[in-house]
Order: sequence, then C-alpha cells, then structure tokens
Amino acid sequence: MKLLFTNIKELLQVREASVEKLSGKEMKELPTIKNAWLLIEDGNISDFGKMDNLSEINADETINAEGKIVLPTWCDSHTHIVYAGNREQEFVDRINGLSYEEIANRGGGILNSAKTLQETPEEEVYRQSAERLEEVMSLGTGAVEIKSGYGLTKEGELKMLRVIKRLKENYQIPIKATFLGAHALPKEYDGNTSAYIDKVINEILPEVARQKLAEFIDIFCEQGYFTVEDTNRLLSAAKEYGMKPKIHVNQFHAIGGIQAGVEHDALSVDHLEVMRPEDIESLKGTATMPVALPTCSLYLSIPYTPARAILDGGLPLALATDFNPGSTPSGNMNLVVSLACIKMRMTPEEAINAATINGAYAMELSETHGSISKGKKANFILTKKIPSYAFLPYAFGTNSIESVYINGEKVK
Ligand SMILES: N=CN[C@@H](CCC(=O)O)C(=O)O
Ligand SMILES: [Zn+2]
Repeated sequence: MKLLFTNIKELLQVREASVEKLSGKEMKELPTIKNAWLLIEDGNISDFGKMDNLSEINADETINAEGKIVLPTWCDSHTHIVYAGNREQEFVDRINGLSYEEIANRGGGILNSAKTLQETPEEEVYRQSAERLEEVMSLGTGAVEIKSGYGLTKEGELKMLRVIKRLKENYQIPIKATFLGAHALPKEYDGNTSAYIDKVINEILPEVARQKLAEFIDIFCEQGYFTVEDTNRLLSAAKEYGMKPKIHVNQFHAIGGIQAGVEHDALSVDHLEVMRPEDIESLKGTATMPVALPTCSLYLSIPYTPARAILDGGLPLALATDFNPGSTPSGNMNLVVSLACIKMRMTPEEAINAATINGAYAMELSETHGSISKGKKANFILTKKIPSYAFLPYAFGTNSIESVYINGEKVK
C-alpha cells in the first residue's frame, strides 16, 4: 500500500534516522522541507522531498496537503492513563483551599485512586483506559508510556499491568509499560515505608518481571512518599530484571532523587519542578533524559520546570503530559507544547523537538519514532490549513489537527 502526500506546506522534523535525541542548542533547530511530498509504504516512511523534485510515483492514494503541515505524532513518555474513576471532588476541594498535599494526608490523592482501582473490575478499567487512549490518539499522540501505581497491592498492580498489556495488543501505537508499585504508601504500612519497599521488591517486582509486564521501573522519590534510600534499593533490585528506571523526582522537594536516578542510569527523570543548580550539574554528561510535565504545573499551580536553565546548560529536555486523575486530568500534548512555550519560554522549535524525538528517546523508541526519517514508522499529524508551525503552540486551545496517521493508517 502506497500513500502519497503532495503540496505539503511544510514537513517538520526531517532528520536522519540515526538521531536519537537533541540537547542544548541543537534543540533550537527544527529541520523542515517547505512545499514537500511524503511517501508512505506499508506503514513506514519510505521517501520525501521537495515538490520540484517529485518524479512519477504510482501511489494507491494521493492526498493533496496544500496549506497544511505534516509533523511526527507526539511521543508522550510519562502517563498514568490506566486508572479507574476520577477525582473531581478533590479538584473542588483544592478550589476551596486545600492543597494537593493536604488532600493526600487525609487519605485522598493516590490512595483514593488505589481504592477505586481495587474495587473496579478489570474489564471496566480496560474500557475506561481504552477510551482515554483513543482520546489522546485523536489529539495527535502516536507513542505512549503508561505506568501502574494505583494498585499498591500485588493483585492491583498486576491488574493494571495486564490492562496495559491488553492495550498494547489492541492498539497500533507503541505502548511502553512502567511498574510504579512504589507510588504511595498504603495505609496499613503507615510509618513503615521500608516494609512496603520490601514487599514491592520481594513479592511484586519478581512477578511483574516473570510475566514480562513492564519494561521500566518507577518510584515517587519525594518527601512524604519514598526516600532516596528506598529509591536506591528498588532501582538496584529492578536492574537484576533488566528494568530501566524512569522516576518521579523533584516535584515538590529536591531530596537527591536526580542523583540516585543518574547513578542507576535512569532513562529519564521526570517532573523537575524544583531544581537546584547541583541537580542540573548532575545530569550533565549522562544519558538520562530530563522530562517536564507543564500541564501538571498548570493544574496544581506549582512551579514550571526551569526549561531555560536546563537547555541553556546544554542538557536535553522532553515534554510529556503526566495524564492522571489527581495532578493532571488531561492527556493533551498540544496543550503541553503550548504551555512549554508560554510558561517555560521554550521556542516552538525546542518544544516540538522535546515533544517528538526527545519523548521517543525517553521511551527507548527513537529508532522507530519521533522524526520524519526514512524507514521509521509512519506516525504523523496532518494539520488543518495553518499559517506556520508556530501557530500550533500560539493558538493554544484551538484544535489545529485535521488527521492523525498511525503506521500509515488514518485513525482520526
Ligand atoms: N506525583 C506522583 N504521581 C502523579 C500524581 C498521581 C495522583 O495524584 O494520582 C504525578 O506524576 O503527578
Ligand atoms: Zn506521573
């Protein structure tokens, strides 16, 4: 099956397939071809070029993309899309003056979602999660990471991971699963965090590994949740099973989680709303991708990740949604890209790089996704007629997407 797009106003993120991530100044460049064509063959990007150089191609279907832009689909490397129910009452509580922390201390927050998850039949968790996945695909997401972490018991965590597995089987987009058993401390372990970590390490993790249910390991390394010592123990144990860390760090306090992540060769360290100069220093010269979650900052009214200090320090940066019921009930990567420009002073080029190729890197997917490169998967967005690519983050809240293609097939 050959699908040809012609007269594309601008084809974005055109790179050699060997580019796996971008750092510092490199992120200011977004290579494009104006007035371009793009050929898709059997689900892959087969060729592209300028319209002036288009020779006769015998395509099964030709689409005239005049006035429209084509770019790779968003690569959302941090989500909690699998959950049950919602927490809109906590949203109202926060409007009325309670903080996220106060809500959590009263047994709300993650424990609230864990209770709902445990009480909801697996089939229903799957149904709700599939609905969210379809929604984010229609918003241009073409690769996604999904965490467990609302089970907090062996049964609950395995249930979540089985739902992720089923999503992988039933949807064409690549999905990476992360085991986040150490997301919050169940009530019955109050005052005994290390006993819960023992359970995660000795009872849950081996079963997750045995059933091959997760590629990555995560922990919420944060004051009031899990310590750096807990983090070191869990990441060391997960390494034995070949599970790379992608960890929640520096959301509310800087307690040394970044350093622990770097020591354990974390694929990514995520959140980073609170960053000390030494945190930025410790990421230099490492393969760890910093990941910012601006819609979480918006929703919780907490600081935005200091993107300028990170990028001007020569580091890479990826952008993701953090889609979850408590701190970010939105999986809209378009809004993430807009907020990165508006609130974090990233240029449109930096934000698009962060949401595509660097997001792919943070899921170990940059060999196949994240750029318009020959041989990569044909996962791309076709916009409506728009004046320029800067219009995408500029017109925040406007849906500029006309169609979304996954493996060369139109899903929206
Ligand atoms: N910070 C930890 N975990 C999620 C929030 C989970 C929740 O509130 O349900 C996050 O990444 O923001
Ligand atoms: Zn998260």
